[in-house]
Amino acid sequence: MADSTPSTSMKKKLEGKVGIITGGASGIGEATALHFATHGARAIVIADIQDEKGEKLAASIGPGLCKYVRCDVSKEDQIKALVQATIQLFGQLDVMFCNAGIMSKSEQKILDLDLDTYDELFAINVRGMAACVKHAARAMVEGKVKGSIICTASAVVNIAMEEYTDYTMSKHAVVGLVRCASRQLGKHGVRVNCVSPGPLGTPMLLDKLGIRIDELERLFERNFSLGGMLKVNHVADAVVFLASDESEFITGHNLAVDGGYKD
Ligand SMILES: NC(=O)c1ccc[n+]([C@@H]2O[C@H](COP(=O)([O-])OP(=O)(O)OC[C@H]3O[C@@H](n4cnc5c(N)ncnc54)[C@H](O)[C@@H]3O)[C@@H](O)[C@H]2O)c1
Repeated sequence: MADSTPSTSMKKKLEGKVGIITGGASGIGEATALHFATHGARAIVIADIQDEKGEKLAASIGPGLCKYVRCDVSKEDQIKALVQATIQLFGQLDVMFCNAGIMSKSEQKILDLDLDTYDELFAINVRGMAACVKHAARAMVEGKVKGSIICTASAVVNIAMEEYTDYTMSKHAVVGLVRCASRQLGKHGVRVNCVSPGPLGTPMLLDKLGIRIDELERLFERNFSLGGMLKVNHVADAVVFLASDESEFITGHNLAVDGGYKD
């Protein structure tokens, strides 16, 4: 008979775990940092380029629990240093949430695709993501940690967009990265998954569209099968699940967090 003893429900989901969150100063990353603290993480490292916001968030979570480290994910040496600093400070790395990303700077339709802008976006959304997975995975393999790596893709991996070609391509690349890395790292007990959120009211999208959050909610309310609006906490809940031992046999998965988003 199957063992139905609840294994993790009696303790906090991330008890004892050390996690890094890139793009952790704002939006999805900020909500996830707060969730990691609620769920008992031993240490949380917020990595971002927004120093003031990152420092303030780390202080609000608690200096003994959370630390802000400046890290531009388009620079591999900074990612390597971030992972090394985390291990020096906290002994190991259990969870890497590779979340930092940017939107297309202009419409980026194929007939007018600006390839310099494309390169800038790919340096963060694709190259940066790959470097984060690489250095987190190295630390986990070397430290013999059965870690969890989670990347942020997007609902755009399941739909074609009228614009933002480079952004859409970059998020497809994230899914490819997750699938390859999960296959290669499975033998080390390291899991790699991604979350694909639908549109939500973070600075990234609000600034891009130049609208307020209530306007964004009205714009998208018919797109969610469940009605209502996607919130950062919905995404953070999914990340906590993938970071925790509750998902111990899940890898290579792209978890849509989009309320059944439809065009
Ligand atoms: N907002 C949405 O509708 C939406 C939907 C699907 C996926 N996403 C993805 O979610 C992730 C988080 O975005 P968000 O919506 O929370 O936006 P956000 O702008 O609130 O947060 C993004 C964070 O990434 C940081 N960042 C940007 N460039 C960086 C770099 N080079 N190095 C380190 N940090 C950097 C920013 O400073 C910011 O704090 C992104 O990967 C984004 O593509 C967002």
